[in-house]
Amino acid sequence: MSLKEFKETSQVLNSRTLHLVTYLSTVEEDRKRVETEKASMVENLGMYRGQLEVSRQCQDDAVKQRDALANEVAQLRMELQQVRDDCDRHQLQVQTLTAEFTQYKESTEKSYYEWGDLTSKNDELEARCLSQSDQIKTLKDQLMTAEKKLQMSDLSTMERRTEYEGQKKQISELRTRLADAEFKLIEGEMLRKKLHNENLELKGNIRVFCRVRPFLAEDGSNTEGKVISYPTSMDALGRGIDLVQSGQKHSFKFDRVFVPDVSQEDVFEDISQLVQSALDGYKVCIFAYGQTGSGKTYTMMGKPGDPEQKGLIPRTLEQIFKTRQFVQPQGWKYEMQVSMLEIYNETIRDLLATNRSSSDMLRTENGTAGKQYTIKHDANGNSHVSDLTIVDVRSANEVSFLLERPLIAGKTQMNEQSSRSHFVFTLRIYGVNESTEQQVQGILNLIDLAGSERLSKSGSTGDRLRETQAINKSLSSLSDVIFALAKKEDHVPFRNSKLTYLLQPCLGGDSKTLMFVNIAPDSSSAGESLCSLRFAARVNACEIGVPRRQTYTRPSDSRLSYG
Ligand SMILES: Nc1ncnc2c1ncn2[C@@H]1O[C@H](COP(=O)(O)OP(=O)(O)OP(=O)(O)O)[C@@H](O)[C@H]1O
Repeated sequence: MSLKEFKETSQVLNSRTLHLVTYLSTVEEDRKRVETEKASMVENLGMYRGQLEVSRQCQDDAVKQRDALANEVAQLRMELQQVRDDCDRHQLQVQTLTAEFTQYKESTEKSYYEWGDLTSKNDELEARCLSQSDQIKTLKDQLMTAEKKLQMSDLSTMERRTEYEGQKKQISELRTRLADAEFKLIEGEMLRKKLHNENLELKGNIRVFCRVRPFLAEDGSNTEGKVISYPTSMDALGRGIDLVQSGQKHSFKFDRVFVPDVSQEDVFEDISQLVQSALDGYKVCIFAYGQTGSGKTYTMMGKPGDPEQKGLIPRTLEQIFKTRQFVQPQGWKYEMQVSMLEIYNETIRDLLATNRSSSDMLRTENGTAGKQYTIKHDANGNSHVSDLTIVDVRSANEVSFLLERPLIAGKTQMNEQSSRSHFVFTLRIYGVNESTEQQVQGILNLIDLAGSERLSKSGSTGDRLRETQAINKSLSSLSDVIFALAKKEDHVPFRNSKLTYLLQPCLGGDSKTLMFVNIAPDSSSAGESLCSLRFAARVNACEIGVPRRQTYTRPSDSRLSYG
């Protein structure tokens, strides 16, 4: 190292030493100041510690005070809640009491008014009581008087009672005698009917029932009383009819006269015995005679669709099938067959034929094709029509169905011509008793004849005239037959018309025959009614023979056939 450098370095070191000495003195001053500050701070720390201790004590006191206050607050809250609860309860009590008070107030007001009312009523009652006491007094006096009178009248009642008992005894005796007499009368009536029937059977005449239909709207304003009346004398009651025509009264008597309001059921009741006879093996024939619109169809068929107004044909069938079931336990078995025909312009039409048409009738009339429908009589005196459809029937319903068939088949034509044709319904009954081997063969003919009006009344021309002439021919043949029978002539002209030839077994001999003569009540029909009644009277007087029952004992393997 050079001196220069040495010097420069020594100068730097000297300045640094100087600087260090200065710095050391500064540090010494700082240390002294810090020492002083530290002493002061130690002094302050002691003071602060004292203060901290005091404030700690204060804080403890404050905590204690706070806890005490918190307890106090909790206590107060509880008390407050209790007070609130009490307050609510009191409020409720107050509300209840207020409501009760209002109620009491209202009822008190009401009671007050009622009380007022009751007071006035009480006053009234007291007044009434007073007046009634007076009345009671008066009544007591009257009662006394009445009791005295009663004692007197008791005596006379005793006398009357004895008298009454005597009369009661007499009445009871009379009642017994009356009942006896009534019983005898009924017995007598039954005997009379029986004898009458026997008498008729012995006489063998056709029975005639007359039925007068009610007035209809289309009869106009004529009244029944003007032309028809019914005698009320004992012997003609229910059997007589008087008709006034041109100022002259004509009286008739038949087996029965049905006035207009007699029901279908009551009419049937009178013929049900006759129907029964067919099951016993008799030939039964019921026919309705009368002018057009007099009620023949109504009597025989009734009004379709109205059970109360069912006519004789449906009722008869119902009864026959009912009886058939009833006698089954006694060993009777029946087979039945139905046929239905119509005689129109002296031509027979088969009403049960299937595929029946108007052309069928024409072909038959010409005899070129179709069926012949020839009437024949067998050895038993039964009528048979060749080619006629015969249907086996097992119930009234099956027959009802068959009865409806012609109506459905040829509605227009049939209805137009029905009043100008004779309708013949035939039920053949074959019965056999399995236990007694007895057989019966009955026939039931139910006939609705064509309208019986005369040519002058019908006013017909053309086809209608031919129809009327044909009807007249068959009906006049019927009357010719009847009159020949009545006069017991050797020759009875049954063959003069198809109708009489078909009915020959019924008219000529051993059948039970009933004729209904139907009468229209209006005065414009009086002429026709008189003709019908006259004809019916002659029929009634006509003797045709004694009805004969057709019974046989069954040969070992036979079954009756109807030809
Ligand atoms: N007893 C009765 N009760 C109530 N109505 C009746 C009675 N008799 C007949 N009539 C009514 O009188 C009308 C004529 O009767 P219905 O057709 O039976 O006469 P009809 O003699 O058969 O005539 P047609 O010869 O034209 O066949 C019908 O409307 C029928 O309902």
